[in-house]
Amino acid sequence: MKTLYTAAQMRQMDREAMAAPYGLSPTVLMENAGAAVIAKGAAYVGGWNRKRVTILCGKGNNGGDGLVAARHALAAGAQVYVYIWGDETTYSPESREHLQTLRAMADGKTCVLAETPGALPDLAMLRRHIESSQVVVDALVGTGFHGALREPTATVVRLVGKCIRTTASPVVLAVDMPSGVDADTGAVSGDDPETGAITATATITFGAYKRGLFQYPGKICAGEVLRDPIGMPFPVLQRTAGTVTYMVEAADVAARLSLRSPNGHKGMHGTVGIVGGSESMSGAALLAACGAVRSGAGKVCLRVPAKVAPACMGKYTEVMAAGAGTGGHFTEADVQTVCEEARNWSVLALGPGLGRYAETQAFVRQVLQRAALPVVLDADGLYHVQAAQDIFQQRAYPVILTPHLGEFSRLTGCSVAAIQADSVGTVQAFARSRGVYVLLKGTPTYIVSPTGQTVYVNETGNAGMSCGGMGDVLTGIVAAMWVRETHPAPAEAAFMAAYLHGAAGDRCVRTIGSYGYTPEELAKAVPQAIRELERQAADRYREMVPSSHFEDQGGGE
Ligand SMILES: NC(=O)C1=CN([C@@H]2O[C@H](COP(=O)(O)OP(=O)(O)OC[C@H]3O[C@@H](n4cnc5c(N)ncnc54)[C@H](OP(=O)(O)O)[C@@H]3O)[C@@H](O)[C@H]2O)[C@H](O)CC1
Ligand SMILES: [K+]
Repeated sequence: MKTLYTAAQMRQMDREAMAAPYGLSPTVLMENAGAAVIAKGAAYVGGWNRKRVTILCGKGNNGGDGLVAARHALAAGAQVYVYIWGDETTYSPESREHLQTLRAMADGKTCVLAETPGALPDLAMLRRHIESSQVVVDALVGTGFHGALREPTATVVRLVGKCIRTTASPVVLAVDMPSGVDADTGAVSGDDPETGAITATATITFGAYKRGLFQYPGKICAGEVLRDPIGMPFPVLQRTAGTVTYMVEAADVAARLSLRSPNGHKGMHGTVGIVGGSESMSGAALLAACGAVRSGAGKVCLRVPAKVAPACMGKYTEVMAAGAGTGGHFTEADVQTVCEEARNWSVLALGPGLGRYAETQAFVRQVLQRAALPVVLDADGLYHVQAAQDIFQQRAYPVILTPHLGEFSRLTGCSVAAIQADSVGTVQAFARSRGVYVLLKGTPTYIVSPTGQTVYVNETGNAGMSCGGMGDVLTGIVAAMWVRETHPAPAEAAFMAAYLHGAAGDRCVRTIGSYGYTPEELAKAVPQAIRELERQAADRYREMVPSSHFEDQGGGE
């Protein structure tokens, strides 16, 4: 997993690196940072020799990194135009030191240093320089950015954006963070990422990954993200104090998808009970059942209201579908039947297609109170508990809630915009206060446990998945992952499911098209996504074990 940090956590790491016993000097860290931009950026610019490079430097240490990068670009054969317009007395000592060195190198030809202390740079000249450059280095502002972009930086950011979109098409390398992107949330000032922040080809980030590089719209601005440890002591980079955010990667899911026991039986792979559906919506519950089957559940039982049952029977022959009660939607009268059946299930997925009938509210609440098994609560199931969230704390068995942004907004009473501005903080606070696991669907998806300390982020998936029914399939996958033979912890089951759901969607893009593939097709692609992960895990194993081992086993043919 990639560990993602906040700006405050990164600052703490900087302080630790500089303090005893390591005692690294800030000048050295800045030197390493600037050098890393040129070393890592070389692949994007096709080598620096004879390249014209515009370097925009802010007055903080991000700007200092830019000054160092200028010196390294010159050494690699580039011609540089360096812009800096802060008041030198406010620069850090290390930035001033690197500025002195660059001043001594400025010759007005290969090294043009445009210093306009306290005033906006000559925008006409800056525009000409950007338009004639093959590379722009953005060292305006990094992790120190907060609030909305202020002048004069805002004007320069807009100018860069305009030049890139209209005339020139230089490679843009962002130093640590694309300027204008909040390092903690990925937020960009204003609604338009194109004018509110630099949009980079690649971002070379220092020390550790920052969260905002992987959250929209910051993710778009960052382009490809490369990390350079810039010589920070390993124990400092390994620290995980406070909240830790992890980006889930293929290897993390592969490691938890252990091969099935060759002599296993269906009872070992869990029985998933799906309770959902109503006269107006039978498809959602069926899709959840399909998601569970395709994720390897040992048995899948589907319980729908009696009038919906004929439409569900035989749709998937492997699903044991049956009706409950007599009506077209669930009511209090069906609680007993469902709770008794649930005794034979390993997990209950409650909610898809239940409908928002007043009578169904009591059904959902009482099932949650009485059913003695883990529950995945989704869709209309979430709707019915909005005003009764103390139910979760009364339960002895864990609950995973799988809301999308709109549902989460209703559960928390926060606006969608407020959630997006601090997704991690909002999900953490909610999970802690309600004592639940939350899988907040979106781009990216967040998974948090009731302790709220560890946050998992999943970024598999694509825009083709934003259509009705995809969430229902995910509900089934979460339930099936949770009751696997290996019994993963709820948060692990949730992030495995989120990863596989997205990976299956990504497979559909490759085999069907960017969008227009159906939730059922996505569910059918889950076994292939699992297979792909198994293959990757096997390849890694082969790399680790000498080939002679496989020859001995007859595997070398
Ligand atoms: N990670 C590491 O180990 C190292 C990182 N380095 C680099 O240092 C920056 C962080 O440096 P810092 O000086 O703390 O902050 P920044 O340079 O990112 O930003 C501060 C300046 O930005 C101005 N600012 C802040 N918000 C805005 C805004 N909304 N609009 C315009 N300007 C803004 C701020 O101005 P003030 O007027 O508020 O003071 C500052 O001038 C990190 O990102 C790395 O690049 C080290 O070099 C090596 C070690
Ligand atoms: K920057």
